[in-house]
Amino acid sequence: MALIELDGVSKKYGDKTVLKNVSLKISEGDFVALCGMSGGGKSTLLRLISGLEKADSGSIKQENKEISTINSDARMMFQDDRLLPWQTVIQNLLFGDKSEERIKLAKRLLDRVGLIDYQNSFPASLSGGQRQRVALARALMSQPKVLLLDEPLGALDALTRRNMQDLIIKVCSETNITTILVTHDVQEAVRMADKIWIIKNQGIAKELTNPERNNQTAEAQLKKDQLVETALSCILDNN
Ligand SMILES: Nc1ncnc2c1ncn2[C@@H]1O[C@H](COP(=O)(O)OP(=O)(O)OP(=O)(O)O)[C@@H](O)[C@H]1O
Repeated sequence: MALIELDGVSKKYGDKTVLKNVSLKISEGDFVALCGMSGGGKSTLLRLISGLEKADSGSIKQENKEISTINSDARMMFQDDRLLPWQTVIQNLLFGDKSEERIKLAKRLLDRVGLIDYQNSFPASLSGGQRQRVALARALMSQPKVLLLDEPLGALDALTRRNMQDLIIKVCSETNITTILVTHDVQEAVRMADKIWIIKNQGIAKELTNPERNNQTAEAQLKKDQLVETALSCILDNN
């Protein structure tokens, strides 16, 4: 059974149709990347799954239940970390609930993202990459089934971005969390995701699979390079 299922979903803003009759299925544990031209509707699709936006028609289900309000089993991470500057790192994770169990979970997650030594620091004293690590840990605090990543690495320098990609890959595979990543960067998509879907012409124009994602051999790398080319030519093709 699919964890997330969209059936005939359409979404307009004013007169502009952003998504038209989109149907898709995402299985538990999948890591899907959504790529495509700017304005193609990638973030809209994420917001529909998060319940932040409503579709005009069609159905959006998680575990066979219609997502009719905020999807409490999904968490989003954005390009900006959205941390509360007046709260420490651990307070940003706890969000007021200081029960022993929550503190334990928060510390475990901070350890997982390599920031346990910064638990009492304020966001302003952290680097951009460190703040995104906190944002990742915070997103995992509710132990969601689905992680929705809306260009979370877009503002990071190349090296920090690569480290964050590795961290997200590791955390997602350890927790088997179902992940949907919106990215402009096709290489990032191929590095991180098992499936790369190209959003174009108000829908999913192509579904590519990335069976070699975890394979580091030269032969696998060649296949991944070819996948990048296929994805790019699909995005850039005017048809
Ligand atoms: N709340 C809104 N009100 C009006 N128009 C919107 C709204 N949100 C998105 N749009 C429009 O819908 C289209 C799709 O936007 P969306 O952000 O989903 O695209 P995207 O593929 O994620 O783009 P980008 O890669 O630039 O982030 C754009 O033309 C955008 O201007």
